[in-house]
Amino acid sequence: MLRLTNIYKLFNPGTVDEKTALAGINLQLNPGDFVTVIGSNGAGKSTLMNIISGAMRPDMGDVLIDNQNVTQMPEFKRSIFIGRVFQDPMAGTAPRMTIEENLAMAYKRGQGRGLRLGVTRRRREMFREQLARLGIGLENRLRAKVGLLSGGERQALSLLMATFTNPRILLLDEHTAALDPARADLITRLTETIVREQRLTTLMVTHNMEQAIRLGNRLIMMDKGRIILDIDPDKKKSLTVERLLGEFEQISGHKLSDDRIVLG
Ligand SMILES: Nc1ncnc2c1ncn2[C@@H]1O[C@H](COP(=O)(O)OP(=O)(O)OP(=O)(O)O)[C@@H](O)[C@H]1O
Repeated sequence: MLRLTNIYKLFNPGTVDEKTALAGINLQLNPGDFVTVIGSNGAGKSTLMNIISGAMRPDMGDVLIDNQNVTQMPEFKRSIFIGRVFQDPMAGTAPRMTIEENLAMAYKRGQGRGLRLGVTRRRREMFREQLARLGIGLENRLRAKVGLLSGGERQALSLLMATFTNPRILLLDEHTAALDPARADLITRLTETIVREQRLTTLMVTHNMEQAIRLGNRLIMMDKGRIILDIDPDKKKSLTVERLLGEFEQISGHKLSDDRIVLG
């Protein structure tokens, strides 16, 4: 499904600010894998997501999706089969456009070229059905401007837009971190449901240790540009936050230094 081989990324090479963000990442996701990612500040988590989405190119190594080498493919082309939700609720949607226009845009992306942006009656009904799945009443507000929605509502819409064309890979980049606990909870539940129902292959960066353990079937830990531990489904089931932090310390030789850490 997704395969990363020997990925390296260096920022500002040859200057005093030189920084190795990724130092030889190898990772394989199998169809339906839901992998949570934790790590210290600056471990390379966002850079990894950027390289998978095509927002950045690696200096070395390859990104393969369904055995196709997409390393040099630009982001807009990859967006046909990669869905992504960012931390910032403002990032995934166009505020001046209505809910249905935003959905039409996301729908068009999934269908490739040639489709008009217009919203036909049939498509409107489909959008209404999809919005109803979120369970927060957005199906009755199709013509509301997205800029008027709350952060939680926008993030729910972003999640729907990223997933309703069934992407091959779903990237969740701390997508609940900017929300208050109740809204973060809602988005987490929606994520679980959508990923399960559509069997989406998912990679989720989180600072919430309890969430990292509870969600998904695999957990990877990153430190200094490397994956230092990949916890399989069997081991993950019996994991606790204490054990997780203990393992991190033992392997990396230092405590998990994450200024946004939430223990659960
Ligand atoms: N555009 C950039 N230019 C220069 N350095 C960068 C850039 N992006 C990231 N870095 C550096 O690369 C390293 C990895 O950064 P990255 O944002 O991927 O880490 P992260 O694990 O997502 O961190 P955090 O948990 O703090 O968000 C860090 O040292 C960071 O300062």
